[in-house]
Amino acid sequence: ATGSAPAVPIDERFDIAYVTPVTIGTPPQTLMLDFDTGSSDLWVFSSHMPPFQVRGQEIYTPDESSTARLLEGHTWSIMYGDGSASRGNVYVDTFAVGGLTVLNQAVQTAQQVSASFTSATNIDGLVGLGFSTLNTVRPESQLTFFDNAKASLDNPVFTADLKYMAAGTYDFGFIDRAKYTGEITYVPIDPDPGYWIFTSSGYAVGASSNFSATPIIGIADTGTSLVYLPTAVLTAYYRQVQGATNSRSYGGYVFPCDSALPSFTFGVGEERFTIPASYIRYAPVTEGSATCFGGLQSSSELGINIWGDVALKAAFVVFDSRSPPRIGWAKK
Ligand SMILES: CSC[C@H](NC(=O)[C@H](Cc1ccccc1)NC(=O)N1CCOCC1)C(=O)N[C@@H](CC1CCCCC1)[C@@H](O)C(=O)OC(C)C
Repeated sequence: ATGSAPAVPIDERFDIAYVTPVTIGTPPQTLMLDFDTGSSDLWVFSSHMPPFQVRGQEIYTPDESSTARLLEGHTWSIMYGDGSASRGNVYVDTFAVGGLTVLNQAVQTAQQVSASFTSATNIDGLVGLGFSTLNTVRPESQLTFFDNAKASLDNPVFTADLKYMAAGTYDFGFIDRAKYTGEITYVPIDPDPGYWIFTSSGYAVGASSNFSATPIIGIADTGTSLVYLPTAVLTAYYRQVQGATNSRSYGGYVFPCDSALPSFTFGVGEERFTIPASYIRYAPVTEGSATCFGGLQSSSELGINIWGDVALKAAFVVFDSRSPPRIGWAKK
């Protein structure tokens, strides 16, 4: 089996997150979920939440699904890198995305979500695509939809083709030759922490003329909007940007929106990928401001480097869960 589904930006002004239509239950209930390689819980806004916590999101109502079964005595609770959080109980039900159907998928129903989820009106929940070891359901942790689907997939892979200010695609079980050019460069993944962690071979500010071959260990994370890198890399980049400062009040590097920005190149093995300046001129700090927030930010507060959507948009990425797992990057 294979599947293919769109990854739609939730905001038409800038790429803060991407959502994908899924159906859950019988008859099918459609929700728009954020497919997140940085976590491993499949959770949804649900009829078990206090109504004031729901602000326009679609909800899953297990009582209206003839195939829903409560997973007695199981609960979950998760906190993300940005401090947002959610928790609740667990059902199993039929889950379908992009033509793929998984019977008896653990669907984690929210009973409480933090304010940032309530205000993210276009995100009805998350589909974790990290390793199932990270799943927070207790007393028995549950498998991700990808791990449940893997045995029936033509290949144990999924790919991300995210796009700048446009809908991209997640493919499951196959690698679409039409979505990339040249060859795919694969590098090993360390699956122990449960994330898609790989080592980039280095970086260059601007075109890859002055490439600095320094290894950068980081997570390939579809659920993170920006790129978070070591301070040394950030200062090398923003040194080239007129008027750039690391603003405490705005919580990161900002610069005049009309400043000239170099591109940013990162290495995967011998291959070089360039993030265009337009992706790094991320967004005005507030609507209409002449000060812009950078798409490259410091990872020092996070303790881990993250190749989020700003980097993933610059490539076609293969998440290959054969053993040992590996990640592939190709130009497009
Ligand atoms: C650097 S880690 C921060 C990361 N969050 C983010 O990147 C959020 C995502 C978001 C989108 C829409 C609405 C609300 C939040 N964006 C964010 O903090 N932004 C502030 C800077 O400008 C860009 C938007 C994060 O926590 N990612 C989560 C998934 C994410 C999905 C959307 C809802 C909130 C949770 C996950 O990938 C994760 O925790 O990864 C770990 C490995 C860091």
